[in-house]
Amino acid sequence: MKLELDGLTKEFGDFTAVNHINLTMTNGVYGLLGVNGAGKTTLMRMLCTLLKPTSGTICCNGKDIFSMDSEYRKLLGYLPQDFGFYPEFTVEDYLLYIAALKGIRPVVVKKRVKELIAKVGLSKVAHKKMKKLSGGMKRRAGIAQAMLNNPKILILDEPTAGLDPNERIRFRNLISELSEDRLVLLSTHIVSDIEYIANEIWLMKDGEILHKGSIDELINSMTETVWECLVPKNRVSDFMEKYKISNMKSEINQVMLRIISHEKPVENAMRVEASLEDVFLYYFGEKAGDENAAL
Ligand SMILES: Nc1ncnc2c1ncn2[C@@H]1O[C@H](COP(=O)(O)OP(=O)(O)OP(=O)(O)O)[C@@H](O)[C@H]1O
Repeated sequence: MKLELDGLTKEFGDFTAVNHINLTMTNGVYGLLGVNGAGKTTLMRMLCTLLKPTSGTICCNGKDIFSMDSEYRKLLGYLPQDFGFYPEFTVEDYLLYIAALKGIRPVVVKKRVKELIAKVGLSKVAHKKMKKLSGGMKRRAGIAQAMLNNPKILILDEPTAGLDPNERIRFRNLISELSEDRLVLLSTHIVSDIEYIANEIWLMKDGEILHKGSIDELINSMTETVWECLVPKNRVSDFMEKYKISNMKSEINQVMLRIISHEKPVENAMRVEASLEDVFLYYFGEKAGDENAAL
């Protein structure tokens, strides 16, 4: 399976939400990482043929996906950010209903639904109403509906939104399992969701892919260094004004700061290995002293 994006652009009026993206994907897990409003959903909706690009093309194994039409959609599974889950339906009925909407052959549907319910770990609640499920369980039901047609391309838009840490781990394991022999693209703004499962990570900002690569490649793309240092509590705000702080840990009377900076921020600072969290902050973070800084 090969998806190629060539000059892909989406404009809404005079605003460019996705700006001339060129990318190639084959089987494996791709993590699309970016802050809110980066253009992730717009990009994914184009990949699902729900939105027409203003310019540029998306080809699947060499064919334009918009001219492939239903032939392409047969290959595709999609979990939108806000998926409708029919609260009064049981998990099983919900999946049977979506399978009918997708036109999956009735003779294979029951078996497929049962297999998928087991795969996403919902067998015990198969006959519970969707509204009674936890957030994580609903997401897993959402993934099951995206998998009904055994898609070769699986697109998941912020699938971990609102999940607790246990559910996130469970979810990561599920995605790894599902990614065998298919192309999975998932978007998130939470680094740990993709840190261990994505073969390639794309950093998206203002409609553009700033950088792409493995974790090591992204770490190597940083031109600044990560430092750790203990500073007195009353000096923390000075450091926040001056540097990008990727972590803070309070100790008695002092605070351990993790700082991203070209220069050694203070005499006692120790150079440490960068993580993907640091990369995220390096590309997307602001200093408290920057205009409009979120910190
Ligand atoms: N239909 C639309 N009309 C006008 N602007 C839009 C439309 N859809 C999206 N946008 C704008 O395009 C930009 C990118 O939105 P998009 O939803 O793709 O971002 P995102 O990275 O998915 O963000 P989030 O994580 O918040 O969903 C935003 O500024 C948004 O307001």
